[in-house]
Amino acid sequence: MVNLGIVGGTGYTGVELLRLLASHPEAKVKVITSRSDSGMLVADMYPSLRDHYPDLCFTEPDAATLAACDLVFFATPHGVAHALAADLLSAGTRVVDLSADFRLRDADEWSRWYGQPHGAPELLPQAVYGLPEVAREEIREARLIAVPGCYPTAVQLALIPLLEKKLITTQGIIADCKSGVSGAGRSAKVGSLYCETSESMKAYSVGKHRHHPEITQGLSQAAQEAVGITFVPHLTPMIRGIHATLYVRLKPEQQQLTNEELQELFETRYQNEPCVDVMPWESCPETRSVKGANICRIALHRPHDSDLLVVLAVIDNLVKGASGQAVQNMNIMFGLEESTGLKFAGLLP
Ligand SMILES: NC(=O)C1=CN([C@@H]2O[C@H](COP(=O)(O)OP(=O)(O)OC[C@H]3O[C@@H](n4cnc5c(N)ncnc54)[C@H](OP(=O)(O)O)[C@@H]3O)[C@@H](O)[C@H]2O)C=CC1
Ligand SMILES: CC(=O)N[C@@H](CCC(=O)OP(=O)(O)O)C(=O)O
Repeated sequence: MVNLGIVGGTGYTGVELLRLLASHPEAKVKVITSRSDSGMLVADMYPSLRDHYPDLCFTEPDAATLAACDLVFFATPHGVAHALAADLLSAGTRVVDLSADFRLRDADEWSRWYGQPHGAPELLPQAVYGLPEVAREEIREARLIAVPGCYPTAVQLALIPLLEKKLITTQGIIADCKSGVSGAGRSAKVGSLYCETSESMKAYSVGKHRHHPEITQGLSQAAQEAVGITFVPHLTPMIRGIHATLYVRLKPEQQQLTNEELQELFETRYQNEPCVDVMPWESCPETRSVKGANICRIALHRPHDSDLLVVLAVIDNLVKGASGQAVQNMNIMFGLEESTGLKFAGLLP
């Protein structure tokens, strides 16, 4: 049994961890923290989890209590894991951080995008970027995991097969992405109010979103050269889900590739991946089909049989984009079957 701590248990990704771990046969949540709701029973805040966590109570975050766990998830805003991870790691506790604290390899770049000094640059050499489809072997040995962001997960899974084989032009890629409102977290913000979001859609942080360097870092690693991408996120009137539409150009010398060959490339790349579903050619995956499930569905299109490829990818931002991917990492770290406790069927057909 793996004994777990969750820092930030009252947020959207924190409760999603609780939901997924409730049916995990090898995991037990021992500690769950909240500063504002310390003392409250989980069962009182989340009635649907009453049967699974009858006695578990939110407590103040405390390094000594958390260090008694085998692994601690950080489901907190950026900066929190910076402050606590070193103490936990030196006590032998593994850390899986859902925030962006350890995602960028360069501390100075992190500081530029996040507007504050990096709080634990000395830990960066041991941090593993936890995208299992790319780094499974490193994850097995890791003590500190940076769980990829929601948009970066969808964009990278959609483009990696093409970049690894050097089939597309690495400059001028367009990532047109939409997110549900839960991506903004559970804390009160005018921009997340029902009246502001329920019948409206808007782009935001055009060309300057903090996921830009993370996406570029991952794609450039896959391509083994610098990738140039324009990433435009949008807020859409749904609770969960990321829909990514990627526009890429085949290199001139690759334009003879047939649609069947492109489809086969994706199917082969992901044939042993339990959390990626390559759909039939010209499918249009819906976010509802991944709701609650730790899966990324991908489909390919080639309008007018030209050099333009359109890759579509959908995930649930709270599952494959955060908590599900975190549990997937935990399973790999503890030598468990990778999909243990993860519901692939999802909540909707
Ligand atoms: N929502 C999403 O779709 C995704 C989120 N993420 C990332 O996961 C992390 C959590 O996101 P989300 O669940 O949406 O956030 P929420 O705002 O919903 O929840 C944040 C949680 O952290 C706790 N918290 C806040 N400040 C501190 C602090 N200084 N010390 C300890 N605990 C603190 C809060 O409880 P309290 O204040 O009571 O302590 C709360 O439980 C973020 O870094 C986010 O960027 C990643 C991918 C997707
Ligand atoms: C809709 C919305 O606001 N989404 C969030 C991204 C999700 C998130 O929490 O970011 P991390 O993956 O970096 O942790 C945003 O754009 O800031």
